[in-house]
Amino acid sequence: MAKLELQNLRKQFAPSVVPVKDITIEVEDGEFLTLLGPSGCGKSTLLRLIAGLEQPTQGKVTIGGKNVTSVPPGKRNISMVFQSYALYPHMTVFENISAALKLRKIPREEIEKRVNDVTQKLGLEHLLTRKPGQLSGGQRQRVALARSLVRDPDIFLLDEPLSNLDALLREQVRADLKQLFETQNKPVVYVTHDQIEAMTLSDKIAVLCDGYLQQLASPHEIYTAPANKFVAGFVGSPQMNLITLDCQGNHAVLGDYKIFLPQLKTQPHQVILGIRPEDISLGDIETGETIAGHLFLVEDFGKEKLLSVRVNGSDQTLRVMVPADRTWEGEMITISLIKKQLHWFYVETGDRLN
Ligand SMILES: Nc1ncnc2c1ncn2[C@@H]1O[C@H](COP(=O)(O)OP(=O)(O)OP(=O)(O)O)[C@@H](O)[C@H]1O
Repeated sequence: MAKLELQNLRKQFAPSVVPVKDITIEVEDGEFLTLLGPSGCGKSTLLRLIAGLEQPTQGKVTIGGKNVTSVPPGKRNISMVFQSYALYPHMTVFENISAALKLRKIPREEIEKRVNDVTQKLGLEHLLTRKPGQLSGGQRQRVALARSLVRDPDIFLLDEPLSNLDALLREQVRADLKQLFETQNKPVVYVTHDQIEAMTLSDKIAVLCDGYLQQLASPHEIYTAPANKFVAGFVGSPQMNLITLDCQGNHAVLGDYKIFLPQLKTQPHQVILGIRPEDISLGDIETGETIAGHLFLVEDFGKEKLLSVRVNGSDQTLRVMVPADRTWEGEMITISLIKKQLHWFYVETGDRLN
């Protein structure tokens, strides 16, 4: 049992540099948590606090119920995989993978068994006598993963392990990672700014911005019910349409059209409407808010087309994703916003309205 608990963690480097602000998160055994956010939002600092490479200014780190906040990194039984692989260049693959076990004076037979098991899982068994300089980027990252897995730590920490790989390799190693960690019954904390990695690998995602935890939820919930405007705009590609509208009574006004607002005790003067491009259809549909507009740009993605439409009576643009074989006539088109996929946010705070 090695449940990881972060309680009100804060890290301040200087009066105006506070990359981790009051973060509370729990990661259960076997749970895969991803820290997702833009560059500089504090992901790596939070990971380093868990590893013990940084000391928190405030708050507590607990592993398996034990407070480890002031325990040095070497005594936490944590394994960390870095984006830079951090392999020893003069050692063979076998020596790199087994180095930590040798230090722990584990018998040679046991070391060989563990290295064989893990290298088979990762398809590295034919590379054991090579040195890191004789490996490709993807193979080096697999060696770094093997070194982490073979140690049997209480917790796995991974800091952007795929970011040095090209797009194709990223996909392959991502699938390997998913399979590997599905069979591990340990907490995993994974840092990335790549939302596809976060969505495909995680049980839970913690979205961070400017040191604050914006939302902690399953990938599905983050996508379908973003807690605020930041999460709505950060997760999803192409990005969710987010437009600021004036309110009139229980409606929001979009050009020549009025869209029903959710019922609230006090109506705001303005709101932000969010809708994903794939949640807008071409033409009239019964379950949609139908509006007309001027189609002024078509971007071809191969499988789909992304249309940019200026709404009649306004200068607001909505982007609409349609299947590549969908056709239309002329530049004046009708689109429908699927009612149950509308998201509403407060202008002042960015928080979700309902
Ligand atoms: N040792 C340090 N001393 C002072 N400031 C630091 C230190 N480490 C990190 N920072 C600052 O803290 C902020 C967050 O950095 P961090 O590396 O945690 O972000 P990140 O989300 O991991 O970014 P990236 O995706 O670019 O790696 C940055 O502004 C960074 O400059």
